[in-house]
Amino acid sequence: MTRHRTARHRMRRNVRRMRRYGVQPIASATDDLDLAPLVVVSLARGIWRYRSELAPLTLTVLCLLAGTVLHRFAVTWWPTVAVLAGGTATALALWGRWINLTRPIERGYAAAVSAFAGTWLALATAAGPFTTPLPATLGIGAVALAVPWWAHRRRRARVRVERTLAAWPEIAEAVGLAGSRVQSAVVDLWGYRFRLALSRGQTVEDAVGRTSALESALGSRRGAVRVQPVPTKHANRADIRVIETDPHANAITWPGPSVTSITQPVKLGLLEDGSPMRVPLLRRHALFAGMSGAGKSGALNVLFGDLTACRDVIVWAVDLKRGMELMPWASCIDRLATTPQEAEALLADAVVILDGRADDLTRRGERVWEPSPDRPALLVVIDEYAELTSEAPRAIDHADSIARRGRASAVNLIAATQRPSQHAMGKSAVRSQMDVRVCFRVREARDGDLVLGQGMVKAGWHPHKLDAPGKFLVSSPEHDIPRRARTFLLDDTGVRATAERHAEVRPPLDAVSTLALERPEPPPRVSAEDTLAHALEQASADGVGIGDLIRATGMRRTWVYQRLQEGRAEQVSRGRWRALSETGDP
Ligand SMILES: Nc1ncnc2c1ncn2[C@@H]1O[C@H](COP(=O)(O)OP(=O)(O)OP(=O)(O)O)[C@@H](O)[C@H]1O
Repeated sequence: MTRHRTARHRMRRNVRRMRRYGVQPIASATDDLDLAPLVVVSLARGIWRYRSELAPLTLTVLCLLAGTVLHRFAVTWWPTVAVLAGGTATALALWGRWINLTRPIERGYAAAVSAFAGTWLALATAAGPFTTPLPATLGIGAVALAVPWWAHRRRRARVRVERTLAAWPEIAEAVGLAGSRVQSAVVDLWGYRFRLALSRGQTVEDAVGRTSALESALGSRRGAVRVQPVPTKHANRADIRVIETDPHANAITWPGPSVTSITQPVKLGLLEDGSPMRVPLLRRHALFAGMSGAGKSGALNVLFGDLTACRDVIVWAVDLKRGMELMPWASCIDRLATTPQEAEALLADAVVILDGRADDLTRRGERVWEPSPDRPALLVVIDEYAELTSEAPRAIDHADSIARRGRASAVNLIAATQRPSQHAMGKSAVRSQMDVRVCFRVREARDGDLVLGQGMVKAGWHPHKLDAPGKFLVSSPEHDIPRRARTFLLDDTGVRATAERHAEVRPPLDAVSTLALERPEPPPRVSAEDTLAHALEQASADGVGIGDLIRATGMRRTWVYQRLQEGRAEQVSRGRWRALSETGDP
């Protein structure tokens, strides 16, 4: 009686399961005769679930069946079967990459299986599959070839991922992304990634906000899941990446210079999929920021390793830690400032070069300075920018000029700082002019916005979660998706050897820049504000034209209009202005 009740209970449970999976029981669930379809369904489900593990058995059975049919109905076809088998094996070995057999060993295995199966089939077609020793050969061959299949790491990973993602509807519901669907999944060396089609009204930001929940639901370790918008900018798609083996777990040794010209993007390190993180620096200002010990100096070393290999860039540097960080590169640095006074003079000279180059471009009728060994770009690297702000505040004005006007003349800034707050960067526009933001670990989430720009943390840029020195995110026109990378590591010995090697290929300063520096001392610098005020005061009763004011100050139209509207000038007629008298009367 009890046994009967237990069987019934089990059967009801199975029926409930079947309903959950959408399988309708054929007859009354309480009828013991219905156990047969249940068994069939369970068996089918088991076979389907373990189809990958059972693949060698399936192939063996198929060979036996095919051998039987061919021997019975097409015994003369055995040469054709043999030729087809040889062709397939060769094609797999040569072009297996096209069907995702990326490694040579995988292509070799696929070719071996197809050669063995094909040869056996040809023999079975000719002699019959059960003729000795064909059955034994098939059995032994199948077992021998099945072992590498069962042991293959990527296959097992793929199966595990498939099984995990088969439960996506439940996972989605549990993490608050109900209705989303998995579109595709790829297993790679470091883990797997899949593309999610979000349900109506869900956003990538919603998915980013569910990162921790996803880590728990997918059974991954903490910090292993990345949620990113897709590069095609579809608002209802998100890429989820699960990192199982951290490619950044160990330091990555610098492989040597990645560029020979500043016109090529510099390779700072590797992304989490092992591909290089390249950052173009030509005509770009860059900010390297992160807390102490996050790896900024390490990144600057990699940068120096690359830049000093280029014959079309001159590097000037400011290191107010008395040269502690950058001194090892001194032989490759055209000019190194280690005191506030030197820093101010260096940046003032960079502005002189910028102006000299701008004049030269105007004379030549060209728009931008194209770097070459004869006309190199000038990169001014400033380590610990905050020190400059506090110790050489006047240098900040020069840095500001370079940041605003340096692009066309290929005079650019690279600033490293721990926290680019308004205080650390001075009152200048330098931070807003930084086109490339390289962000290492920061202390708090809001520091991420400070480095990368407002709203970036909410959009999934989480530099506060970077968990080792040298890990970074890059925001630049080419990098608008938060992808973690780790810089290469160049140790002290490497720095010394590289600096020594590259010192021999450094270009001299070009003639235009040298001439600009040699020109007699320019008259004391008059600020644009003073020039504007002077021009307005000297204006006749008809006022002075806006074009003349732009030319005189060297500033942009918007800047001039802003100053004019500050109340110290009045408009005489359309586009013509003059100064207000002290009383405010014309
Ligand atoms: N890519 C990297 N891989 C492995 N270790 C690294 C990497 N970058 C830096 N480190 C380690 O982290 C330590 C601190 O790095 P680094 O001096 O570059 O930090 P920092 O941001 O410049 O700090 P600070 O602002 O205090 O100067 C280094 O001693 C180095 O051993």
